[in-house]
Amino acid sequence: MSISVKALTKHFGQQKAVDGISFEAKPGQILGFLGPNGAGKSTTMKMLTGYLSPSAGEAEICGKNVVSEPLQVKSLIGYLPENTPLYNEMYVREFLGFVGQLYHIDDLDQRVREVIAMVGLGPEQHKKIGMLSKGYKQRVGLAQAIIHDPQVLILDEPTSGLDPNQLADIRKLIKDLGKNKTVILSTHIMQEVEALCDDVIIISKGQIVANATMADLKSQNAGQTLEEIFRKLTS
Ligand SMILES: Nc1ncnc2c1ncn2[C@@H]1O[C@H](COP(=O)(O)OP(=O)(O)OP(=O)(O)O)[C@@H](O)[C@H]1O
Repeated sequence: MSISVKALTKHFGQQKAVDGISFEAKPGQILGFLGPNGAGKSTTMKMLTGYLSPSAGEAEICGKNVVSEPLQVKSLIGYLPENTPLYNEMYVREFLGFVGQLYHIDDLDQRVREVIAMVGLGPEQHKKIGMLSKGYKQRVGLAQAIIHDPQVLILDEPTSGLDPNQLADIRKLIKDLGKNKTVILSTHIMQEVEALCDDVIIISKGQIVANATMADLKSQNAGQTLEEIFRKLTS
């Protein structure tokens, strides 16, 4: 298993934002992580990437514990946080070179050229990040997440706010990346889950209310759309 989560919990004061969740994810699969606003998706992702420490429970990435082996975990994970925080004053190539240095990548110039081509940043590669449109900023975010060729990709709402053309391009890229990596992605777009995901977890109030393959979820709720299933399980 490339992701293994057991009874993972996060409290913020009195609030249990994530309440004892357990799940696994395998390579070559895209796992859709769904839930209403405030359900605990981003908090879970932040614990998997080591940005937040769990209050209880544990998580392993490719057998490495996120708390006791944080550096190994960071080398195995690519993370695109919600709202794609980036250094707006840096140029695209400069930023990707900077990120690549943090990962000690050999032949960095070549790798920067590769990821620029992979995410379709070619025409914008000489601009400052702050000058880019939202869709191209998102591509920079994805490029920084994959530059070290991680085995696991954690993408927090990777397509929010994109126009239909950008959306299709980014989805295709995620689908391609998912062939060889383990991808967890959160989204509120049900159509995107149907288009991209092999497996689905639905989380509500910090707890898992569904964990199944896309096909099983559909057959267990025959005749219902994913949106109807989501609303039934989370309202
Ligand atoms: N640093 C924090 N301090 C206090 N409460 C927090 C903190 N981060 C998140 N929370 C709370 O934890 C709960 C879960 O938040 P989280 O961001 O994980 O939800 P989400 O499922 O990602 O939501 P969305 O779909 O809106 O992005 C929310 O009630 C949120 O207010």
